[in-house]
Amino acid sequence: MKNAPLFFSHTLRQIETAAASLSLMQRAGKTSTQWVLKHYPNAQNIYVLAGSGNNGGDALLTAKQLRHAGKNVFLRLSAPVTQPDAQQALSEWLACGGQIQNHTTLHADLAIDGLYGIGLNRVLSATDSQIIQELQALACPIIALDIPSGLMADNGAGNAVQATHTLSFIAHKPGQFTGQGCNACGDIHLLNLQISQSFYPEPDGYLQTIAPSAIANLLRKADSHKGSYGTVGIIGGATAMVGATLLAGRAALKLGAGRVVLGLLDKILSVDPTQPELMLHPAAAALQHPALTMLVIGPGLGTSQEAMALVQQSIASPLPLLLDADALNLLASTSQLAVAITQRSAATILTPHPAEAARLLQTSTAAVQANRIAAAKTIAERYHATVLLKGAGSICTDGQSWSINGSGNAALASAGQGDVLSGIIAALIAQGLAPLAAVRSGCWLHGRAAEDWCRENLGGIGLSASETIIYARAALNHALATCE
Ligand SMILES: NC(=O)C1=CN([C@@H]2O[C@H](COP(=O)(O)OP(=O)(O)OC[C@H]3O[C@@H](n4cnc5c(N)ncnc54)[C@H](OP(=O)(O)O)[C@@H]3O)[C@@H](O)[C@H]2O)[C@@H](O)CC1
Ligand SMILES: [K+]
Repeated sequence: MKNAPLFFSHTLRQIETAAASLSLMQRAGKTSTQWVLKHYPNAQNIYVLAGSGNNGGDALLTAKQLRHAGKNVFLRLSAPVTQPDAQQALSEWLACGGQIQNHTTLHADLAIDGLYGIGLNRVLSATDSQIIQELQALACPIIALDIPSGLMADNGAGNAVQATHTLSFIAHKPGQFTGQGCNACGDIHLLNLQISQSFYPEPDGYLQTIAPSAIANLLRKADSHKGSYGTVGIIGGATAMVGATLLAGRAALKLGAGRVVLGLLDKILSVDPTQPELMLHPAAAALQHPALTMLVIGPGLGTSQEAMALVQQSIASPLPLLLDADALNLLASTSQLAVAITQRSAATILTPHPAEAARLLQTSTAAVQANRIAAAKTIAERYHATVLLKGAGSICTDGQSWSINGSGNAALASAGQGDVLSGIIAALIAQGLAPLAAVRSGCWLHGRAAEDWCRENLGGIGLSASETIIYARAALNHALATCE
């Protein structure tokens, strides 16, 4: 399993310039046509939507080649062509007898979206949105050239075409794998246009899988014992939210932590009957447990004064600390905590969902979602932490390097999944992974668990957080088997 490199649009422009643009557009048209003919051989009536720029040029050359292949091609040009390469493509289309229409075809077997590519730099006009709505109403498969039109290549924001397939030219873009990109792209296929690897600089980031090298030191030595795998403390469990802490604890236990201590604000439970391995204590006592090597605070914590005191003490602790859920909300509410967290000597891990991230940044959820990579990096820098920004296409960053998690699906949109994820990451850190490796690997395992469950259950409805733990454990052991 290899991480896929991701490139921002300014880096892609450098690659394109280095490798002669018109011939690249010719290759984009040719390879797209070949892909369409191979995968949709029976599509006879094809609607092609072309915009004013080079994405439109790709569409015009694809239209030309499909016409040569005997297809009935209906080409709509949304606006006068502006770019020289695209103007050349338009001349070729007209020279081969192609016509231009200014409306959407009513019936098509297949549609090709070449309205905007990586040049999209602002919100779509009402006219473009209407053109996209008409495209979407065709009720036929849609093939997006390079990126679905309306989707921002660098950050996955925008109201985009919902494509069936995306033919991604030269390299993948971050926006295809996070935010709206997860909905818009359909199946993504890389067409590298035969560009030599020597033209590619260092990737800006990666689409993350699990790296055997990152988890290899989780393999157990014969003479190890439970003390070799750390003791995770998890603080939370306010009234009516004890389940969140239990879920995090069970996840930490099943993903390999040597021991797990739960600190509960509510004293309703003294043992977890279905997971008696967990050691339950009052919250303040658990925080003082001498064996702890890793601390989590937040699952089911609430925002009481007592909870606030526990967050303060946790931040002052010399242990690696993961803050989730209400611990993040308390952190966001108090500037003294924000200062204290930057002065910690041990690692800090923050795992916000977009609304929690917005509170940490004193901004709106929409602003976070408009640029998820930048938001995650800013939180990491501001709080001196390793950050996991949750949501479709989770972002993992230490403020310098970033990656987008490459596993998971909407089955994870269910109660308690964040608690489970905290427990998984804590277990990996307790067993010796560095924070960023633990966040990346934990997030991937959590997503992989959902994929495996969906495959077995033929769908994505009804995955409980408790079941996810079992599948994540299997995914970890399976990944470790490839290291041996
Ligand atoms: N270069 C190469 O070597 C190769 C490029 N290739 C292809 O080119 C694509 C990039 O092409 P591109 O740069 O021409 O931009 P594209 O996405 O077609 O947009 C056109 C222009 O629209 C404008 N605009 C932006 N947002 C807007 C909005 N909301 N509403 C209205 N207008 C808006 C903006 O111009 P502006 O108005 O800002 O001056 C923008 O420049 C790339 O995705 C790939 O498909 C391949 O052929 C391989 C070789
Ligand atoms: K497009």
